[in-house]
Amino acid sequence: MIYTVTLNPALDKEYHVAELLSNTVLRAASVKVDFGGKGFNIARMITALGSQCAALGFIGGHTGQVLREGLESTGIPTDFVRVSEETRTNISIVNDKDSAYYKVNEAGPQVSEPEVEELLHKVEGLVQPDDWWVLAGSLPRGVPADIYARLIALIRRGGAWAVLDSSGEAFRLGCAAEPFLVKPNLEEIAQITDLDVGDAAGIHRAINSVHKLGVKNIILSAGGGMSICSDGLRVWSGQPPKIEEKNPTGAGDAMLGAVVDQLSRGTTLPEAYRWGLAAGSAAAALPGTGMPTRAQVQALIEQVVISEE
Ligand SMILES: Nc1ncnc2c1ncn2[C@@H]1O[C@H](COP(=O)(O)OP(=O)(O)OP(=O)(O)O)[C@@H](O)[C@H]1O
Ligand SMILES: O=P(O)(O)OC[C@@]1(O)O[C@H](CO)[C@@H](O)[C@@H]1O
Repeated sequence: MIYTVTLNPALDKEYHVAELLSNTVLRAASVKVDFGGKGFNIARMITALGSQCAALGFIGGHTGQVLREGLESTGIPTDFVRVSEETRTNISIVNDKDSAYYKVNEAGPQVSEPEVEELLHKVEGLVQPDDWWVLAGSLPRGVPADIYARLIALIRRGGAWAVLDSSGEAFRLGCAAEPFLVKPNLEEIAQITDLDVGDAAGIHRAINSVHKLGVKNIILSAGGGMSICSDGLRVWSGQPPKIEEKNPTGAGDAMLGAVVDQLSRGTTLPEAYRWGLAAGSAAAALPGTGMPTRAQVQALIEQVVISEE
């Protein structure tokens, strides 16, 4: 079984406007709504690939209810901690004139200490040996920065596999709790290592530094650019397929979802990485925070170029 934990979910709204002008009322030509937040996207990707995946996390208010119903209607079982404040809504605006996109993320609700304890208790009660747990996204207000580290400790103690994708201090502390796999992008790895990742040498230094924090496997994504996968002994670089980008929001989640789906089926890391690159690119070619179908991912697999360094 695969579980995802999304502490700060979001109803993602994408507006298309003919031209992004200031000091005027913009009329949206179209609106797309997705059940987002990194872990929810990962759950949607894993489910689309045919594996069983349950979604956990904090949800609140009407927006939380919309997310719950949306996920459940796509066949994803949920087991949430309900919080008293409203779940956030995040906005993408796509300027049709030049296809540039602008993304605004809310901070999210204030979460109380008992709500945090309820989540930890829930996870502790569910962990079974050899299950996969994917923890992803930012923290809402009130959640301590060591939450991922504490969750990873619980998951590892229960004999399950912990996978992490976050940012800032929560990500750095989580890495030190020795997860099996992390998937930073360039900005996130620079943040957690305090290193300049402007060239290949800097990127390799940053990857080594994340291994030294305690992480076993690292997949570094870089949008349409060359990505790196390292298990600490072997390093692969991967060129994603060329696609016509629509909205790359969630591409990293599609990538991580596909990697975890493959690993949970017993696939090797480089083969899982290949699926991840194809899934990320398939997602970047979709509008909004769209997750591709299995067929859309498979259509790109052959175009992924992976080489061992
Ligand atoms: N423009 C693009 N062209 C081809 N592939 C892309 C493009 N953008 C993203 N991808 C694919 O998606 C993967 C993840 O992308 P990216 O590095 O943007 O993730 P991310 O920053 O974690 O995204 P998010 O946080 O929105 O989920 C890349 O490794 C690549 O396979
Ligand atoms: O604010 P966070 O938690 O870092 O990111 C949230 C978010 O931008 O990430 C997903 C794409 O990866 C979106 O569904 C969502 O809006």
